[in-house]
Amino acid sequence: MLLLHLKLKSNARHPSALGKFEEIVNASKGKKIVMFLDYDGTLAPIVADPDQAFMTNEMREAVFSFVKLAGLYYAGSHGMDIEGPPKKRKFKKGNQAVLFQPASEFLPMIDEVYKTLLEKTKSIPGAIVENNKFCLSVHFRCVDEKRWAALAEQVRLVLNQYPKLKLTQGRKVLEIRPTIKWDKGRALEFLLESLGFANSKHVLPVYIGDDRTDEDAFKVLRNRGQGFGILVSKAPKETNASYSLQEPSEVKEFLRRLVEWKRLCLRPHY
Ligand SMILES: O=P(O)(O)OC[C@H]1O[C@H](O[C@H]2O[C@H](CO)[C@@H](O)[C@H](O)[C@H]2O)[C@H](O)[C@@H](O)[C@@H]1O
Repeated sequence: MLLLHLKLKSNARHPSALGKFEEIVNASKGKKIVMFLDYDGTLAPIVADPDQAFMTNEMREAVFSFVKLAGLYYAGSHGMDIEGPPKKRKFKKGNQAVLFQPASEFLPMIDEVYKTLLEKTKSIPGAIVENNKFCLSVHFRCVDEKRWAALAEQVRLVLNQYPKLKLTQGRKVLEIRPTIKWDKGRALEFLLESLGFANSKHVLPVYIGDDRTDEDAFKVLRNRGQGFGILVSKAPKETNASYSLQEPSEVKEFLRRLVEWKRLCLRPHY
């Protein structure tokens, strides 16, 4: 009963982006929609093996139909690894141009911690250590729940030696990253500035994400009063997003509907 009540309350505050589709497209009339998309849990369903987290072909098509810029902008490692389309002639085809990497000085330290964590966690069945370049992820989705505390303790012991790195938690994952003032919100602002969209009344930024780290980006949009965030979650949560979608299949449906709506708007009316 309490759960149902919470769910109703949360849905009222963060209604479904599909249910409120008309409201969203009305807000975007005469504006260019600029879409920022998280990957795991947003475009690709959550799976046990992080190396097997792929988008479906339908999702890939839906995302592709959005790419109207010179190419795709990519911000990995919680926004600490920002790359954009290659500049003409300067880079070979297929190579991305590095736009901003605020934590590059941490690379040797992160590599060192990666090797130590591989060694220290190898005796815990199911633990996976992923090197995301500027951030390390220690996955415990496949670890027996009884050993979660032991794994977290191992990670904490290693990190005690590295005060310049901090530990946060995501969806069944411990994340290790530099203690710099940079997050997905700052990366979003950086991209809006770099693309010349920051103060434009003709641009509607939309950010879709599922995890705690995406809250920084939702907050930025809310504080700027420009665009809005969409949280991907089945469960009610405290969030700075304005709307919600339940799972990646709903994200795909939402993207498809937006593209279709734009196509109909641009169609000549006789
Ligand atoms: O904050 P993000 O940028 O979304 O990154 C968070 C982590 O996402 C990925 O892990 C999650 O998805 C995996 C594949 O579905 C799943 O196995 C895991 O349990 C989830 O936490 C990514 O693999 C991690 O490196 C990121 O830290």
